Amino acid sequence: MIRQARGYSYMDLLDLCPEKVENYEQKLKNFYTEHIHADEEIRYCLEGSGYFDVRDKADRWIRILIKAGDLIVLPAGIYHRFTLDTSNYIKLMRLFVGEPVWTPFNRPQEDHPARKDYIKSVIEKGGLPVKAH
Ligand SMILES: CSCCC(=O)C(=O)O
Repeated sequence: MIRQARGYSYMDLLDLCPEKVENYEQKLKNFYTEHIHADEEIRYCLEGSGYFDVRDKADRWIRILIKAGDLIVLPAGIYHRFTLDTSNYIKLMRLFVGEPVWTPFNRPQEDHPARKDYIKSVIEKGGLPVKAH
């Protein structure tokens, strides 16, 4: 099972609706502000749907629809953001290796170690990151 194989020891459920989430509006705003994390972001969708936007090598947004049954793993250091879609509801399982840290670091973060490692891994895989202009 992926959880065991990858050591995802921590798990909780995030029911993204105004009744269950404190500071709902603010949280959604923060999710949609472009950021990175120091660790992988692992989400499994149980109900509803939404969009994860990630940056490609040329710094363009790629929009990823996530719906019930989908698993998404974002590498540490990748610029991303999240938004609900018109269904206005999502229930996500959050997985983490060890004690969870959800801290977002808003762009720009070019000196953040996770960002540097991510860029390095992209280059090693043969990618050519293009400078934004
Ligand atoms: C709704 S979970 C995804 C939002 C996000 O990017 C985060 O956890 O920081």
